[in-house]
Amino acid sequence: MIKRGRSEGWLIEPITTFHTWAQFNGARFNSIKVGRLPGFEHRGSTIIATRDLAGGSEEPLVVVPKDLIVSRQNVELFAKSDLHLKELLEALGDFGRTTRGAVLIFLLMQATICCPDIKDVGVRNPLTEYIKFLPDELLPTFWTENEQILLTGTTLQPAVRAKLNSLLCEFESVQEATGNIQWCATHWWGEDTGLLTFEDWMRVDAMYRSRALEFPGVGDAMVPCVDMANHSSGDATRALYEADKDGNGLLLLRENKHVKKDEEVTITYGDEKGACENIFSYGFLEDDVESARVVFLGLEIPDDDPLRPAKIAVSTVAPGFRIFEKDGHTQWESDYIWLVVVNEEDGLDFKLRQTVDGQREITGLWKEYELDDTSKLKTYLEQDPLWDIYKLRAVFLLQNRVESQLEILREVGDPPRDATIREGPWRLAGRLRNLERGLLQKAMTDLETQVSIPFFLDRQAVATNLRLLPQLLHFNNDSPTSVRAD
Ligand SMILES: C[S@@+](CC[C@H](N)C(=O)[O-])C[C@H]1O[C@@H](n2cnc3c(N)ncnc32)[C@H](O)[C@@H]1O
Repeated sequence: MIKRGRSEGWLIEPITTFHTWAQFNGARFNSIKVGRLPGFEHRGSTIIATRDLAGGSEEPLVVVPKDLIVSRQNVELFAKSDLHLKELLEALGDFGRTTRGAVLIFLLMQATICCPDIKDVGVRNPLTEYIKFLPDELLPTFWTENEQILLTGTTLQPAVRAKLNSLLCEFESVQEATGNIQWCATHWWGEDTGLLTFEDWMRVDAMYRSRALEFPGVGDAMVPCVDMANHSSGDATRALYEADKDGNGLLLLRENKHVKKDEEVTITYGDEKGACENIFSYGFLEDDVESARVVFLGLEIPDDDPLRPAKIAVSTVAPGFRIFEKDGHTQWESDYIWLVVVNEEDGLDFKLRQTVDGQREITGLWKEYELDDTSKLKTYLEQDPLWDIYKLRAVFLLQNRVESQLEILREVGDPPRDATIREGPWRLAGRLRNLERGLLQKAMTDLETQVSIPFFLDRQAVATNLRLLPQLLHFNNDSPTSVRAD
């Protein structure tokens, strides 16, 4: 539906009319305009100064009335006067009460209202036009299969796959939940008359993902006008957003910043975000990015671990670890890895118990402590006399995992671009591979400094047979105290 609306012209407005829409709906612009910046058209529209601006002496550059903010609370307010929206939200149950569920459905509803083939559904509101100004972002969920193959060896590849799977699940649940609503059955899902496809769900997800920000007092929301600001990080960030005492959205020039006429007024989308997350959520990387900054790698519990199914069943944390840069070095963190490296002989145990509704539930135990939350395990292990051993096991596991990721990146190399691949995805994938390779190599060097293996142990044997490690080390009663895992 959205693609058709764009091509037939009923779901698209030129950005040149944005100011009129914003002003008509109560937004105020002070010495800025929204449009394309000559020479930087690939960044889409942006906020541009219409005169020299001096931080510290300017009124807010943008004021957005609070009722224009696309938040869960406002979607619920709109639903009070739009019975079709209300029945959608009710049909979605818990998902409709989340910000993401409410906003995505609201956006779909606005597209539905705009569709000339659909009559008497929904109630027009100021935001019905807003969706027409939102560009179709080329996020990696829209990359072709060949383009996604370029991500092999990067942490973006599993992230995109997982996202597509979860989008499909969401889409199917929305379809199931709304299938009995008569107008949905006809206009959304009908075999001949239905207009919605999975691609529409992907498109509203991309709008939300690339524009949502955490808005003070409201939580995640899309703030029209402020969401026209492009990103720049560090010292280059010119503006920030906040709420005034009434909850209206404000775009403010930073105190010490000056912006010349015709220059961009940028905000930050989060300087701490890594390269993978930037491409995932926004579809770009700043030109001067020199580090992947952070990577998340998945960890598998070995197939020969007899506790594998139980460990997987009780885990309450993400199955992997983060490597991140800090003060010129890499560090790592993981709540999951501790579940992987301890075993029955160490003190890990599992119990089956009956719940009040007669179901059987598995619980993990570390010695006498119940593991209802996997993140507690590290705290218990830290107090254990064998803590150094557990850290050593964890570091070996990390070294193996990082090395195998580097091996995949080496195998992938730098594939040439063929005619089926667009330049944007090709460039981004190449940059990401290089950045993540660099960070992982650095991590290998830093991990090496975190282990010191007693001379009588063969390194490979230690790495491949982690479960033997405590016995071997205690045989010599010489635990490797130089292990550092921070
Ligand atoms: C919140 S929107 C900003 C407004 C957007 N440019 C538009 O046309 O509506 C975020 C999107 O803007 C683009 N963008 C923002 N900052 C950028 C930058 N520094 N370089 C390239 N693209 C950028 C990306 O496509 C991103 O997904």
